Amino acid sequence: MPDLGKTDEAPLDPAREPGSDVLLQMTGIVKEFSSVRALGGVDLDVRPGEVHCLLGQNGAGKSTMIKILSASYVPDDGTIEWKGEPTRFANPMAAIKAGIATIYQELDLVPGLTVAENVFLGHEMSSGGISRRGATNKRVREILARLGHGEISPTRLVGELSPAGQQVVSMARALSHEVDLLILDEPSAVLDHGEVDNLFRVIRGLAAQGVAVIYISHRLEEIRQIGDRITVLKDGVTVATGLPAKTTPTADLIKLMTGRSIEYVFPQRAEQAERPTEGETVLEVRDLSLAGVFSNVDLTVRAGEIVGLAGLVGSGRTEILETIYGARRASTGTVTVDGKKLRRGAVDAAVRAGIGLAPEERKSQGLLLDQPVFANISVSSMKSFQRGGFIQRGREKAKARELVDSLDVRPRSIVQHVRTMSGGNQQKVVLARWLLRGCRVLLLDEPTRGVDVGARAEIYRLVRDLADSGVAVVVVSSEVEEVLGLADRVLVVREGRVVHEAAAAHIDESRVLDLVMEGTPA
Ligand SMILES: Nc1ncnc2c1ncn2[C@@H]1O[C@H](COP(=O)(O)OP(=O)(O)OP(=O)(O)O)[C@@H](O)[C@H]1O
Repeated sequence: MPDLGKTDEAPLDPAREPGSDVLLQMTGIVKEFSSVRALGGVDLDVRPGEVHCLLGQNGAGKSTMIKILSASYVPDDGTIEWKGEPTRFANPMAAIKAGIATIYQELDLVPGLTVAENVFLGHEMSSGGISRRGATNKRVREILARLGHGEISPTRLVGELSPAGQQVVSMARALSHEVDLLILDEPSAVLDHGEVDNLFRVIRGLAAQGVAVIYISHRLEEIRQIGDRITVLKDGVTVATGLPAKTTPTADLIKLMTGRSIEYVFPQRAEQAERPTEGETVLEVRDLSLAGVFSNVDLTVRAGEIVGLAGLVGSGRTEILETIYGARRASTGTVTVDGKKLRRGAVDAAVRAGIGLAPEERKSQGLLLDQPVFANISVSSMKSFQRGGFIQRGREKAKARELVDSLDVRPRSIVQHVRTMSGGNQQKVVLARWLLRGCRVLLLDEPTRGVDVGARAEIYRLVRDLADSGVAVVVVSSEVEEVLGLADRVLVVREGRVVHEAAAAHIDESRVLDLVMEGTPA
């Protein structure tokens, strides 16, 4: 079992030859939640030193599977062999002690504690009952340095760190134990390009030391980059296992995951070229600044147009959307919708003018977790379902059903309570709410984070359809491919300034990446 604090720095790209012996074998795993069969017979084998990718649509059962592995859930049936022995971990601590570390989508850190306190939470270093703060900080510093983040101070409060920084702390916590298997559930969702590179460097280093990694992501290009083998889940069942990550064709993976072929993930350019591009100006932003965050932003969006903002986390892209929406009060500048100037810092005025914002933090900002799907979708459009003092429930539910079908929300139920749905499906529900609301200007912040490839194609199509119906759309995304594939025009935001603007058809991915990253340390 490697001790990560003591080993030398691993090479950047070690030639990995995962062994053929089996570290973990899960066979016929079944898990039911009252009426829902989340897993109906899942198999998985993981070898030491390999990066094993788990693929599947939203709701396929990936998170349930790893919760069983980390002993948060007890399976109803099936066997788990760990290092050749049939095993049932009594509780999550037993799994951790056996060498299984899990980093969930929702990080379970305590914001009010320091980095070091979080890393050693539950297994504090002490001698004779006295906590050894100096030794703890030293050890935490070593682990953070190994993770490429020596700049994070062990004494800093975790709540003050960025999402990427918090993820590093979670990783440090996982590695503060001796670990044979590291499970990462969509780790890249909160990360920028450079940060993903760093994460991959760390993963390769660990794999080179014999640590096995289970890696969950909806981004297929990442799976190619980092994965050795792939297991695909569909509707709670393993449909393929042991596929080579580097060479299995994307079309095959998509077919396995969704049961269908998806020819075009993005709306086709040819169709876009036929669209009128000379619609009237809907949104006009002039010289907009937010002191200390961004300055002098000019942005014009016509009816039927999709404008993409590409930039790193912290570049100011999210704050630009929030300021247009009035959730932040601009220090200078104007926002005009259909020729009408909006009051600064007034969300009500923005909403009345027809601006809608689908925020990045969808879960914390607005899901009614103990309400059914249809109520979550219609909540911002109730006026349109009221007639003579009555709510037209039939129409409300029919609209919700239409969106649930077209976004492929699983389960296909409009009465399911949102709390019990998988992360990606919850996101689809919030997006459906905004798609229903019928805005003049739709501001979308990371619209496909955590959403599977099939649903992405649907979301892109719906956004394009909305634009075609005359809506002005602004999209923020960390994924340059998404910005280029979806938008007509791209603005690159760096350190609070728009540094470049181009038609999406006239700029390529590597140029946008260069512009986004310029001046950022490698
Ligand atoms: N506590 C629960 N109660 C009821 N149903 C649940 C519960 N947890 C999960 N499910 C259901 O089990 C199924 C599998 O969910 P799971 O979270 O494992 O999917 P996933 O593959 O991780 O999806 P995503 O990519 O969206 O994160 C879903 O249909 C979900 O609604």
